[in-house]
Amino acid sequence: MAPLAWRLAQRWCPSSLQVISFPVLQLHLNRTAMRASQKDFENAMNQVKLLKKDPGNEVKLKLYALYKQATEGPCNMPKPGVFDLINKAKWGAWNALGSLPKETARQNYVDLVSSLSSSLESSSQVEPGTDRKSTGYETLMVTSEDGITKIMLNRPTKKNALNVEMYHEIMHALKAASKDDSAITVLTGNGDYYSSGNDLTNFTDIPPGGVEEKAKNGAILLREFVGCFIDFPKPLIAVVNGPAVGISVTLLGLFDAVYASDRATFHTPFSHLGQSPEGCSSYTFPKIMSPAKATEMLVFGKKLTAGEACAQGLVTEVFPDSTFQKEVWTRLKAFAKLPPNAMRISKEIIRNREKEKLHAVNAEECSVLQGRWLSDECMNAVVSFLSRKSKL
Ligand SMILES: CCCC/C=C/CC(=O)SCCNC(=O)CCNC(=O)[C@H](O)C(C)(C)COP(=O)(O)OP(=O)(O)OC[C@H]1O[C@@H](n2cnc3c(N)ncnc32)[C@H](O)[C@@H]1OP(=O)(O)O
Repeated sequence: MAPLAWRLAQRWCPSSLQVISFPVLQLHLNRTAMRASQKDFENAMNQVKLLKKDPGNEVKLKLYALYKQATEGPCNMPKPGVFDLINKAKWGAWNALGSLPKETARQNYVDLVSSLSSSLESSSQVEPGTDRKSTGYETLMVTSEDGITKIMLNRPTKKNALNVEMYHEIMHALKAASKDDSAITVLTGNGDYYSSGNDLTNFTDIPPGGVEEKAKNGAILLREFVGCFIDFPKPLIAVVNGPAVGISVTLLGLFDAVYASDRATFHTPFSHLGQSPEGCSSYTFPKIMSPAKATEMLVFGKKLTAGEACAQGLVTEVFPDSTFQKEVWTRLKAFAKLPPNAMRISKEIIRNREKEKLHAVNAEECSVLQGRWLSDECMNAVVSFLSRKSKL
């Protein structure tokens, strides 16, 4: 039994070990496990020196900590004094890795460097004023053309489920789009789904601090992620090409327009998953569609068709799937020709007085979810999905 699978089993379904298909869960976990060789590690160390942009102090601390853990094991330095700020930060980062095995630290170091190389290269490829295609992302396709930056979720074989890397890449792409010369930004999905929501395997990679630390990190990530949507300064449009689940639905309340194919459905099965609403939907949905209709979706998990979502104000307009892409993109190209500063300022005046409230709602939702992720209701639902026992 792999230690992670064992920990999951013990914590997630303490009283019903016999009903979980461990071989299936373990197979799933093993499939995602990778090992970096010493050579990969050395290559990554060389790559760090070649980075064209400073990745920032937080990332440098992570790199330092992973390097030390990979080469020396758990932190063996005495804690520096209060005024030794730099060494204290380094010590803190290393010490936080606890007893993380050397091989895992080596793998994490290699992964982090590889994600840095791609994301920093992609932003440095951006030439203002020229159309471009960013190939630096692992989980997205980002293009900028005709005044439109298109961020396409690109894990079609996983129904565009949002894994941790995708959360980070979307934040990166949104930050880049907020500064580029496009007039509007579009989020859409590749393949038959818009997105199946949070990737439930995000719950399997348990850090040394256990599930509590995992839940805390998840809440921090979610808060930052949703914050990027709240603060996005240009018109942000969702082109919902197919079914949308979970967080990909709740976020729609923060978009400026939502165009949907008539194949799309909108499903927020939070109670089924032992979870609670996020993406500011506990505030935006009752305002958009009335508290009772929001309750049907967010509490009872009622799945809406595109037509129903449009009637309730969550979707701006629905198009037949056969003409969806053509009609929507023609319309978006016309919008993108409007004066960008006027659009920005008009968005600001529509949205700004709500911003503070939205950030407060976001913080509260993340804190409630952090607790839900530790509940048996949630853990059982995730184990059940991973062991192929249930789907929505
Ligand atoms: C840190 C921030 C956290 C924010 C929290 C957000 C809350 C949410 O978003 S809650 C919503 C979570 N999503 C789900 O519960 C959906 C789970 N998926 C399904 O029920 C089904 O996959 C589906 C109904 C979406 C599609 O069913 P279908 O039969 O058409 O396709 P599958 O064979 O099931 O899927 C293909 C492939 O994709 C994998 N997959 C799909 N969705 C997810 C997901 N959300 N997480 C992880 N993996 C997903 C699925 O396992 C299949 O993978 P394999 O081909 O490897 O078996």
